[in-house]
Amino acid sequence: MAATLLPHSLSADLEVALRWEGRWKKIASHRQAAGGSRATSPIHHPVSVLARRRRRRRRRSPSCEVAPASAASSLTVEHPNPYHPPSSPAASADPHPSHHHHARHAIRLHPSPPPCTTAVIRLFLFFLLHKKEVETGVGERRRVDKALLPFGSITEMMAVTNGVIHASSREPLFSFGVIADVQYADIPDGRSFLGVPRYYRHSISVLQRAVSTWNKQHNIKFSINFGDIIDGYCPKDKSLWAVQKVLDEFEKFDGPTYHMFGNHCLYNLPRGKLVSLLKMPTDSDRAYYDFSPCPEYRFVVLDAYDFSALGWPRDHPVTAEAMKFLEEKNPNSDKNSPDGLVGVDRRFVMFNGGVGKEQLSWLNDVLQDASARRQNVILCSHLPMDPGSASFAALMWNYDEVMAIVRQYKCVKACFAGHDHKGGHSVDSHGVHHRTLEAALECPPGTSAFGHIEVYPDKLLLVGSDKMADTEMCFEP
Ligand SMILES: Nc1ccn([C@@H]2O[C@H](COP(=O)(O)OP(=O)(O)OC[C@H](O)CO)[C@@H](O)[C@H]2O)c(=O)n1
Repeated sequence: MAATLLPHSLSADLEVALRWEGRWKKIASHRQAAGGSRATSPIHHPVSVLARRRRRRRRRSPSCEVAPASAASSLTVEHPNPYHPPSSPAASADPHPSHHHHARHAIRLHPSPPPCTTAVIRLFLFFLLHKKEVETGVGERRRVDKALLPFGSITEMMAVTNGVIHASSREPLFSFGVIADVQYADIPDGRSFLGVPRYYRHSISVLQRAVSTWNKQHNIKFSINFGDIIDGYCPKDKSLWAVQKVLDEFEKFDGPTYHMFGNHCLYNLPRGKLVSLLKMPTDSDRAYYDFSPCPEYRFVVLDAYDFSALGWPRDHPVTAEAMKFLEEKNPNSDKNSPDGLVGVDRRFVMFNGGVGKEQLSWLNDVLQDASARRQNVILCSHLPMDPGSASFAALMWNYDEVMAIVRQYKCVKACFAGHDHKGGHSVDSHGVHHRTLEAALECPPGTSAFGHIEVYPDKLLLVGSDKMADTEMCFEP
């Protein structure tokens, strides 16, 4: 066809494009033969179905709703850590604290595009090949080059062929799975201190549903587990077994999972042991790290218990310093009790913690670097960092210090957390979103709380399962 009239390099490009169309068809028919669904292929997936699904999702999605903060009730208990008495051995040092994380990669649905290199070539292809009108997935229709459709939806195609067009792309750059507070234990159902039912055995079924849903979606690049992998009521001699059981479920996910510490992890196991068990991608025994799944985004995972009275050996200087800090801030003999503390001061309880000085300085360096690279940053922490997004009693001790650093830059777009099981969402005075994720532990049998977040250049879209609310988080790119 027209390709014969083109200069050699252009016809070669055209040939590659056409060959890719054939190749995709082959992949699709192999999939079909293997019992896979032909509908998942970008060739055969009716774009309008995607559009309908997206419209439905959008209708369910509350647009940037701000949840009011609610204060926790004042309650006391006999001992700061009732799960394990003070006589239980303190955290022991781990001789092999950390290992590099070997990330497995998500199964990619679409083959990589051919090496079309110049805009001129694409322009030729655009005019030479047949045009077809398609929906972009957000209600608009465009006439597009039929030969390039095999590379994915129109917006994906635009994204791979022109970096600039990314800015207006309506397909996510990538998506990732989220789940918080699994708090698994092989014990009968119980209740929280405030009387909310907790389903210790069922929580692992929530995780199983999360993993199989993410795998079926084919486009979830990685997942983030927001801490409290097992519950403090898990018998101490079963802690390792329980953590491994939960990790085995995460292993079934077709991608890497990034973990962080929660208070319940630290009730059961020493920090060093956890860093290696959770395969945190650090080369020391630090439990904070960052990673960048694409050039436009950077994720920062904080250790919210770096400065805390939990997880460090009893004779460790941090334990002494944290106890002194609590002594000054909380007059109750039971340091887990926020009784008598007012407003955000209710956060000064033993089941919370803070980010230490070294970590603060590391955070500053990462944000500086991210700003220089013009990356959007997503902060992840077990503890919430905005009073509008959680109960005051669930906040990080020094969330104000962390946010003071964040506000020196414009790169942080959202902070995600767990810990406050009912969940919440707020947008702070600097336009940063704070989303506290609903807990898997508090899902009655048959219900779920997990989700995935679609990442765009100018927004994040949390698509949640039943108890996890959909949330659209828009920001200045
Ligand atoms: N008002 C309270 C709340 C809790 N405690 C005791 O503190 C320990 C940890 O509480 P727990 O509810 O198990 O912690 P989670 O991480 O699951 O949940 C987060 C918080 O509830 C934040 O909202 C436990 O021993 C409780 O009994 C307390 O004494 N007073």
